[in-house]
Amino acid sequence: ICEKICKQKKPLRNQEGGNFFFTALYLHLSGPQQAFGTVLILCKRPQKPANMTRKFFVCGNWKMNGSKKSIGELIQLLNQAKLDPSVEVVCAAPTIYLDMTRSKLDPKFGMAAQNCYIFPSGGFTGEISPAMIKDCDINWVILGHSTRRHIFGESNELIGKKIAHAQENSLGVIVCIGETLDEKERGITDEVIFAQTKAIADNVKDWSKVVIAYEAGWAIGTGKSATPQHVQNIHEKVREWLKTNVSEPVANSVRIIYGGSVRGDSCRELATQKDIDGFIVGKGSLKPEFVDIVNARA
Ligand SMILES: O=C(CO)COP(=O)(O)O
Repeated sequence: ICEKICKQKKPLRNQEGGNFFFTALYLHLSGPQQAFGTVLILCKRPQKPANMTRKFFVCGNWKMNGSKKSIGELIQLLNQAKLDPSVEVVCAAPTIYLDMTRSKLDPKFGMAAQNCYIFPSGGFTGEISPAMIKDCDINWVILGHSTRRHIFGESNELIGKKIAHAQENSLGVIVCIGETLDEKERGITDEVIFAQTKAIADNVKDWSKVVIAYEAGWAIGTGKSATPQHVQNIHEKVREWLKTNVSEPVANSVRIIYGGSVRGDSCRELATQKDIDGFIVGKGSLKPEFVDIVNARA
């Protein structure tokens, strides 16, 4: 009826907040008996699916790669790239280049260190502390990467301590979990990732500053990503674990990203899975295809 009788109709006011909102229509009835009026309409706010409320997160993990020259070129490429503005992009440079990268990279990019230790300072040759990372205006740290677990022998316990100390210093943590090929073949993937997730949960104080990165250890650096179905299945299990053992709001809001040979051509299908909230990218983050990976959902 409104459609028929409104000569002029425009929303006057939207009352924001909650699951409902009011909108008002100003009516002007034409004809011999002219009339004006306002109709208030109660509307249900459309709810976004949970995965749409989690900001897509892409971390470029440069690992132990690059030189002043090549990193300078990569920074130039990133600063000039057309990137989906709704994506949070974080670059993890090697420690020695963190400060230089931070000073040249556009501030719209976040940055991460690739590791840190469990004390603010002291006689720990070769280590860096969260306080030092913050001092260089860097707000994230990657912890528990499969390299750290399997080459440098870091345990769930040590990674838990690192998470706790990083959080005491208000650093955001990108914490990696994932099974090796051997663990996959022994059929213990779930057991491994749940134990790793428990070590994270036992040490996190602020879940808003946590991103969980599932890395299929057997896909890292191989050029062959895990299938979208495999990754979705694992991410769903981790989210379910969080729901049971932490809380439903945390399970719904924490971002779970995938790593393991993510490439420009494999990222789109992965990005459509409902529990894949972004990527952690090794080799692909050093090349122009990183731009395609950031824009996977665009
Ligand atoms: O380990 C990774 C990211 O942290 C993945 O590395 P690749 O993308 O090179 O497989």
